[in-house]
Amino acid sequence: MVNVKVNLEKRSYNIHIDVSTSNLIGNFMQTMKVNKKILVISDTAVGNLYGIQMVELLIKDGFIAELYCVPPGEHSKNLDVAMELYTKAITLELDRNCAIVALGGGVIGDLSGFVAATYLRGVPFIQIPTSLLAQVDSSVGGKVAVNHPMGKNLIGAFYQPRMVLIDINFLSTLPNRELYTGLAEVIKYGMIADKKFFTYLCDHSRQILDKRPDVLTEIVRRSCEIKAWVVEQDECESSIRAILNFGHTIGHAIEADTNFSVYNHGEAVAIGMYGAALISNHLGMCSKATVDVLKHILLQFNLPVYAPECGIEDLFKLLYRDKKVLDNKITWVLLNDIGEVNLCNQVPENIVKLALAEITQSNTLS
Ligand SMILES: NC(=O)c1ccc[n+]([C@@H]2O[C@H](COP(=O)([O-])OP(=O)(O)OC[C@H]3O[C@@H](n4cnc5c(N)ncnc54)[C@H](O)[C@@H]3O)[C@@H](O)[C@H]2O)c1
Ligand SMILES: O=C(O)C(=O)C[C@@H](O)[C@H](O)[C@H](O)COP(=O)(O)O
Ligand SMILES: [Zn+2]
Repeated sequence: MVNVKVNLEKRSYNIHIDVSTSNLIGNFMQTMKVNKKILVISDTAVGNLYGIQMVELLIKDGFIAELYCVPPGEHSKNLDVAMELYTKAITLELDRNCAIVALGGGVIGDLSGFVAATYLRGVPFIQIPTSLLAQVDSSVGGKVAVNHPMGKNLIGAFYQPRMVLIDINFLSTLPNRELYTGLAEVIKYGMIADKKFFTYLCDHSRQILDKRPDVLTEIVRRSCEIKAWVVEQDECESSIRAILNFGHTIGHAIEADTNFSVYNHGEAVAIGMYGAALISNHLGMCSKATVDVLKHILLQFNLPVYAPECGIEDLFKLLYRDKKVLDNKITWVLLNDIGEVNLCNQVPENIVKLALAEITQSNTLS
């Protein structure tokens, strides 16, 4: 078993990574010192695959566990569904020492974490991520949120889980499109912090796409390590944590502009990373060769780099809903080289629009 620790003083926790870790759920929960009653939240797809078995394992180990499933997909990440979950928690009479377990992808992790952070002003929260994206990113670091129709993750909190339990076996049933979406965030780590890791991804692309468990374990481990290293320095994103948002300023605008229905999160981030790289190149921060290397790996992992459905002006307006906007200025995460980024809030409007024209493949610039 591989363990990565997230050191955050009283809020520190372990990420346990291996094949078959989820079989040990009962043992792990016993170390959490929580009450016997547990609410396991999942979506119907993951719930059918793994939820019932997870609840049975917990019951076998003496817990009183109940599974509650919501429809799969980004459209479940909202306040109405959160309200359903509060009602379930109240009906089950969960008290402050009862745990909420998120079993699913990033939607389930963000939604359940938001409910755990706010129900009774906070109850113990455990992440059991089942998608690659959730294993490498959303289950770690404590950003929990729901969407508002006007923008992504606009209602949320920083609320750390007590433990993250990663079972690589879950990835065997993950649809290919969801594998690729997770790879977008994995590529992000190489781009922002670790050129050697980026090279590892290029060199092992075949094994990654073939879902070789040892290679998947390695990319999950290194991604969690990089995320933990960033979050430990800046838990609530007042400085360096913003680098984890590379590609997200444009990515979130694309998701909102297409009503969360055309691109999933990783795909939108892939286009956003390419857009941010183009901006960096236009500002003279990185070479065209660096932009091309990024584009090449995104395409190799079957990710998009263009969003022809979006318009330049619509995207431009949506950029200002980014949480990194201060005093009406966007803080951009830009590229110096593979493995090295900088934060910049002085990007001229025409440079941003030039990049938006390129990613929307539009010739009409106003
Ligand atoms: N909190 C954070 O730091 C953070 C980081 C990155 C992304 N996110 C959020 O995460 C969400 C995206 O997460 P996601 O890509 O996991 O989406 P998701 O939760 O919608 O899961 C994608 C799809 O895969 C299915 N699935 C998940 N695991 C499976 C498995 N093992 N086998 C078969 N099917 C499986 C789900 O049912 C769903 O249909 C977005 O809302 C994004 O904003 C949050
Ligand atoms: O953990 C972080 O910090 C991130 O930015 C990780 C992102 O991959 C993730 O999509 C996050 O939810 C984006 O957060 P937001 O603050 O831009 O909504
Ligand atoms: Zn993301």
